[in-house]
Amino acid sequence: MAPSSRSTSFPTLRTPSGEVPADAPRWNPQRPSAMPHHRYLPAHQRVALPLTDRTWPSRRLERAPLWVPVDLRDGNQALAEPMDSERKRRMFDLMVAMGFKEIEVGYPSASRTDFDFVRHLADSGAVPDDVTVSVFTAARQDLIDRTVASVEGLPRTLVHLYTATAPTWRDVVLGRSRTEIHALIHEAATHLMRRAEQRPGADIRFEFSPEVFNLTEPDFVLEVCDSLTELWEASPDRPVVHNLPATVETATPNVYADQIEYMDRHLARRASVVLSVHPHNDRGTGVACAELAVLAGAQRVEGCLFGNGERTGNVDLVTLALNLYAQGVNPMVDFSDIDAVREVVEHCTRLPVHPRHPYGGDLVHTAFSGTHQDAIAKGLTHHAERAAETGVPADQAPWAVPYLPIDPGDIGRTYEEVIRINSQSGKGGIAHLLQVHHGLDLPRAMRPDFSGAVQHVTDTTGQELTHKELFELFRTTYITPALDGPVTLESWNTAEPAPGEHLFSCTLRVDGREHVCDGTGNGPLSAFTDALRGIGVTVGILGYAEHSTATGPGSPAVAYAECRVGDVTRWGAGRDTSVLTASVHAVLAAVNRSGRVSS
Ligand SMILES: CC(=O)SCCNC(=O)CCNC(=O)[C@H](O)C(C)(C)COP(=O)(O)OP(=O)(O)OC[C@H]1O[C@@H](n2cnc3c(N)ncnc32)[C@H](O)[C@@H]1OP(=O)(O)O
Ligand SMILES: CC(C)C(=O)C(=O)O
Repeated sequence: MAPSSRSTSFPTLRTPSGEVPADAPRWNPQRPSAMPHHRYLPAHQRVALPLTDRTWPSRRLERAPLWVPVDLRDGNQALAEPMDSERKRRMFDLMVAMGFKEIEVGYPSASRTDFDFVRHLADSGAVPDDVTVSVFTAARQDLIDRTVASVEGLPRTLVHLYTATAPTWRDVVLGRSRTEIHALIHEAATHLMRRAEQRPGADIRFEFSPEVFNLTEPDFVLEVCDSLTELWEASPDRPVVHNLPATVETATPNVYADQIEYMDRHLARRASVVLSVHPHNDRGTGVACAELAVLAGAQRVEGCLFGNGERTGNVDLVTLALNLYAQGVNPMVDFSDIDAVREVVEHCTRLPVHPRHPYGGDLVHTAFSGTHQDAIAKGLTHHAERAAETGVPADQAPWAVPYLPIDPGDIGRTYEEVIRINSQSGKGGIAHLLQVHHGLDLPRAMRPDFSGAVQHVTDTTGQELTHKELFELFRTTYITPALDGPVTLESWNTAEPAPGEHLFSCTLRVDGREHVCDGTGNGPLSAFTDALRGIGVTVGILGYAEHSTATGPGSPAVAYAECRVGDVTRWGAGRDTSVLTASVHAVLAAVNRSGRVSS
């Protein structure tokens, strides 16, 4: 870290070797903070909050607002490498395919690429009949002219005009008073209207954003917005969009909701206004701001897919839409293949989506931890059973699986990624993976034993085990000892000379020496354990289970045996198309794992 010139720099708490010196200052909550928090004003001192009788907290989200992706404008202006036309077109086609009905496609006066892209949309017929494109411009006549020129020939457009209205921006950036800013906006809006009038037949509507609405005096916002509603002759059939951005998020989401409810109640000719919001995410609460704003009366939300955008981003439309979906509300956009959406967004923005990103991140449907895996495995089984009982297809049945807010299958994810194994995992998840991927239904009593073997590996390597590696570990731990342990079966056969009377004859090889042994019992396995006495091994079978791994003839069976061999207890397993062979191998594997065989 560069040395600080401030006297309030952090005390050195550790020596270079990492020890804490005896005289080092300790953190003390009574001590004034080394960080000058007094420089920042709380929200209520930055802007008046006129609403006290708010009603939004008791409302519910029951339908989706109009989502308007602004990835091609606000998202694009925040990229180190703004999108070229190929990337813009891919993003646009994605949005159309997902079902967005209004799409902000650029800032045509900002660059040739943006202008040409709008022209490309106009000339190529890429805009479906039910989609409106929106273009963005500052309140400057030359920029407005270029913007209107760009949309020539497009069937429906929304021209989005903006000017900063908040005090700091008025004073510091634009150097104009409230009255002067209002005049500037009015002049630009009039110019825009005149230009649009010169395009008879073109369906051009208007949107206005008082930039940094959330820090602007509410009465000034109303004054400006109401005058534009009137100027643009908005009506219920041709409403104006008033978009109220939290350009820089500065307060808790309830404050934004109060501001939006106030506007919802006080905007003039409300039926002729579409109330829109445009939250950013500086405090990490953009999604909450948008959701509360919709409760408070917003009808339209501008944002970006996966939350790209200036600084910490625009509000994330993926999270917003899927949050609604998870509440049983139709999000009105299609996320049934979220990975395909993510792939296009990552290609176009050249930014990776974080693995923990809500809904779309690589890891968000994955549990590594044992108790979560156990609950998910039980939940998935319960879900499948309940669906089968009620006759409803599993992908339509009500969802109540612990730790999974939505069915990953609904957004094109598979169950394969739901449970992954590392040192934090437990027996439930391990058993689930062996069952789902390899058809092994481990007896409950065996699960802790295998979990111990898995834990040993994951603790030693510190790494994750794939389901294939898990199966391989199971195989080498429990199955192969029957084939390569100290005792091997060279040949064997069984007979049942009378009902309930079984004979087992075999040649066993122990340390290179062959032993011919016979045994009797009330079943083939007890006859086999009797035969094992011939090499001096005492075996008691404590637990046994078997099942086939698939349906149909020729599918392998798996047998599991828990055996007491001398003074130790061990599990073994066998896998063969013959159940009898599988069970004999399971017992032999347990014997070989016991370490109690001597020739
Ligand atoms: C919150 C938002 O996202 S707003 C959108 C921001 N997006 C972008 O800026 C991306 C595209 N922008 C651009 O390509 C350029 O900035 C242009 C073409 C629009 C303008 O470029 P330039 O003429 O070089 O001006 P510059 O980029 O320095 O912008 C600053 C000027 O714009 C003025 N300005 C800022 N906002 C507005 C506005 N809404 N209406 C009118 N003028 C404005 C400033 O006062 C300043 O004017 P000054 O030079 O007289 O002091
Ligand atoms: C809507 C516009 C002005 C915007 O991008 C913002 O305020 O963040």
